[in-house]
Amino acid sequence: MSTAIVLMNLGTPAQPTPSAVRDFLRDFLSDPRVVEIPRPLWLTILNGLILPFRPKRIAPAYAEIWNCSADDAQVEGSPLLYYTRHQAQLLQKHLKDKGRDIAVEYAMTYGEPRLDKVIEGLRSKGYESFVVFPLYPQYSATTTAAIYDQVAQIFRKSRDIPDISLVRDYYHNPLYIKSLANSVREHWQKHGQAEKLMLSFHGIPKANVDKGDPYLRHCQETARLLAEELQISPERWQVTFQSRFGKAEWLQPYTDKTLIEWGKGGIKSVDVICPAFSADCLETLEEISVENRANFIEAGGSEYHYIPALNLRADHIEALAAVVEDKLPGPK
Ligand SMILES: C=CC1=C(C)c2cc3[nH]c(cc4nc(cc5[nH]c(cc1n2)c(C)c5CCC(=O)O)C(CCC(=O)O)=C4C)c(C)c3C=C
Ligand SMILES: [Fe+2]
Ligand SMILES: [Fe+2]
Repeated sequence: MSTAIVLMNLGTPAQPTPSAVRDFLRDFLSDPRVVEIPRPLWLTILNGLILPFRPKRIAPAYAEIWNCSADDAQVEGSPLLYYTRHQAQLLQKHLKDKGRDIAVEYAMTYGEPRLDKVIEGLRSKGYESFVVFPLYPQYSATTTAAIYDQVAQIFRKSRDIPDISLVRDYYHNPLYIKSLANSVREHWQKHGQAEKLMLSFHGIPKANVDKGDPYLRHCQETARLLAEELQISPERWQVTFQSRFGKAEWLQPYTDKTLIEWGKGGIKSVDVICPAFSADCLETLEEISVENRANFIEAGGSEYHYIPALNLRADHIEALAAVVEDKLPGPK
């Protein structure tokens, strides 16, 4: 039975325009896994307060990062889409070099390419065994479980469902941690070590964690493993949470507030890494690299470095191969 891997990431607008951003946000923010406010109330807020305004505000930020990278990649279009497509190509090549002839495709939870179409295309080519691989090292119901829901939905009406496995998380995989550590060390070799290393993770509402989402624990454990690998003491690094959305409390400490406090408190130099993002995207290239740099400098800081996501690093691709290996048929 031939096996195919489908790498998954969040998704991105088709174009950096208000109407394409609106289509993307409608799809994304209508998913009950993403926003847990009771449906009728949330759909009123989404359609009345968010979709008429947010796309116009966010589209220029997308335009700014379109074709951009924080590493040497010649990005075309959305960085998230570009990196995910190339991660799939590189993983397929890596597996082939190891003697495993396995198709690797990619899909997005929201927007294009959609998972159902990708699986349909693979089935029409004769693939009957699938590994769906969400590129989120830390599990959250808001991201990984949303992908599990889509897989279940796709086969809801099938009598003869194919062989499917899913990767749940990989924050503890030693090669993933090593790849993060290598990227930090390479950065330090080029630029020197800043006073502080900030590990900024995408946030989620605090209430989700209180109700049992293990995301916070996964982030804390990622940070502990990375600090251990880098052999840095606790006062040198700090976990923070970015990308807050809406009025409710999200996981704290917040990235933006912490940088302002640090700048005002006399910290002059900061390195920022975002371990929850397997690819650079709006949230790293704009929010971290542009907006938060300005926050820190305005508050009195002088050196701010964003360490790029793992993107297409060879040790990242090797880590992804090690994670998926357990799910593949044949001798391990
Ligand atoms: C509304 C609530 C949101 C939750 C919960 C959330 C969780 C979450 N998201 C990512 C990864 C990404 N998010 C990205 C963009 C993005 N995220 C939200 C909202 C929530 N995310 C919004 C509204 C947006 C769009 C931009 C905006 O309007 O501010 C992206 C980047 C997409 C891109 O095109 O570049 C990623 C990646 C994780 C990992 C996560 C929970 C752990
Ligand atoms: Fe997000
Ligand atoms: Fe953001």
